[in-house]
Amino acid sequence: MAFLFFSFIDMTTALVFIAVFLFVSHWISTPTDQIPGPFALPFIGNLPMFFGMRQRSHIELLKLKEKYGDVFRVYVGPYKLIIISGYDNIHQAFVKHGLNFSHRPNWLPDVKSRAEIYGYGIVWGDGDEWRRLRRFALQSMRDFGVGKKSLEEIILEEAKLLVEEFAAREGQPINDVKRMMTSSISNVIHHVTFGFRYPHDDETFLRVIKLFDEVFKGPGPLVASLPKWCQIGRLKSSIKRSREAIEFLTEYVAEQIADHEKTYDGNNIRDFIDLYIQAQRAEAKDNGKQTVHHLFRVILDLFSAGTETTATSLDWALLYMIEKPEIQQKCFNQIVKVVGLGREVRLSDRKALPYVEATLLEVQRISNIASMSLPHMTNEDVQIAGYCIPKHTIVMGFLTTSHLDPKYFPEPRQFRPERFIDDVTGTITQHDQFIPFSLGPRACPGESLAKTEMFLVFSNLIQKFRFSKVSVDDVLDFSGITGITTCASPYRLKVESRHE
Ligand code: HEM
Repeated sequence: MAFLFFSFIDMTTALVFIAVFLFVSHWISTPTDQIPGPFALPFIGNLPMFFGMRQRSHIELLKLKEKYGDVFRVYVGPYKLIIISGYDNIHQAFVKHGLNFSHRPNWLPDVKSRAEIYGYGIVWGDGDEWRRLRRFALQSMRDFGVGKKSLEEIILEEAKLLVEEFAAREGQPINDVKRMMTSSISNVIHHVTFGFRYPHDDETFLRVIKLFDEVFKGPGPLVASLPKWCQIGRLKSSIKRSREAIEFLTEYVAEQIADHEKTYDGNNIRDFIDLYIQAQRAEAKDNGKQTVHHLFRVILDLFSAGTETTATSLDWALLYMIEKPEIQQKCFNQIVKVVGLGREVRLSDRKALPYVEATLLEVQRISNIASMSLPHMTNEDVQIAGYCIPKHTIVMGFLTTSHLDPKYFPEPRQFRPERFIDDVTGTITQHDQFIPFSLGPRACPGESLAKTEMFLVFSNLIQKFRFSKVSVDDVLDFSGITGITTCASPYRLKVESRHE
């Protein structure tokens, strides 16, 4: 019968029939939860819209928020995603209903397939295991010092080498600030986790950095989990590149762990891996349980979440400094007044350098490197801003919307460090609505490390150099490029030493 039917109609009619059938079936099957959002096609959802956004989705999604309001939905292929905007709503979801929203959609095929081998780690973990790993990582980061050097010393050593690298390139246009920042920040994580650092021109190191960059510029797990038939063209090749990068990095981490297993000495804890081995052996002794595979994931989490984010923020910071030489000069003047030129800037100087700190806070507020939180998942139905968010829905907090809200940050597109300084006391003012590290139980555990790195690297560079555009005619682009983080578009600068 079906054969007979199709033999009587031409191709166009058949296609129109199929399209109408798919549309109606999708319309019927779409739950009427009233959450507004752009029209979505059956099966592929809003993918054509996302493909059209290219690397500007951090800007285009703001337009959707303007159109549909503080709670809207999009379909990433078959996956429904609810985006929550505005400080009050994000706070209500991630803090007030924090336990309900603190799950991750770790059933996504891309996450699940890798987790079967390496575990879910911190970023994708849930429940007790996630809590345990997160606590362990936080405690270890707090304790550094674990090995021979304090965290401050490790970062200062990197800042010093970065200063030398900039000094060696004085007078030449520099167009790889991001690469330089990534090398330094990656070395801090190397030092903390593996107990050693690399010279910036080491081949393995350069490859590792390039591959992390690949992972960050690549599609996130939601997109990488799309069904095979959606993964076409450039998306297919970028998913493939990202997977190959993760495979190489996993092997790289595995080698470091194997080396540590061989040389482990319980009386001489050198770094994060040693701490972990110690904890694991104690655990195995207590209950005979082995959790070796989690170590891969946790270290990958720290590298991937902890390198690109901080390096990207520092890259944005120098971009703003060459656009705003008067602000750079004010930072320099405060450093000269408080620290002088005779010694490096240290963590203990931070309180006395509020303008420098406010400048970094303003860089974070305006650049929004994490424009969204990572994907969360609800565990129960919950009301947010008058909408029912159903159980097991993927939700993301649109953090940028808090930072660009003129109610909290007047003239939000203006770069103005003073908004973080109290008029009367001259000290840093805390704004609840400043949420670059997100909120609630899933908020970034690396906040303190990231802030320490940004402060020490930035202030020591500003103390030593004047940064400026290579040519006064250089037009700088502040719109950003979307990846997992929002990166600054490539730019060039020159440095002049402040010291004779
Ligand atoms: C400027 C730098 C950084 C920014 C802006 C940043 C921002 C964020 C954001 C927005 C999240 C998602 C939170 C959510 O889903 O609600 C996150 C998660 C995370 N970050 Fe960061 N981060 C930075 C640096 C770091 C560093 C240095 C580390 C560690 C070395 C780190 C480790 C993590 C981890 C492990 C998670 C997952 C937490 C969990 O799922 O429980 N981050 N970060």
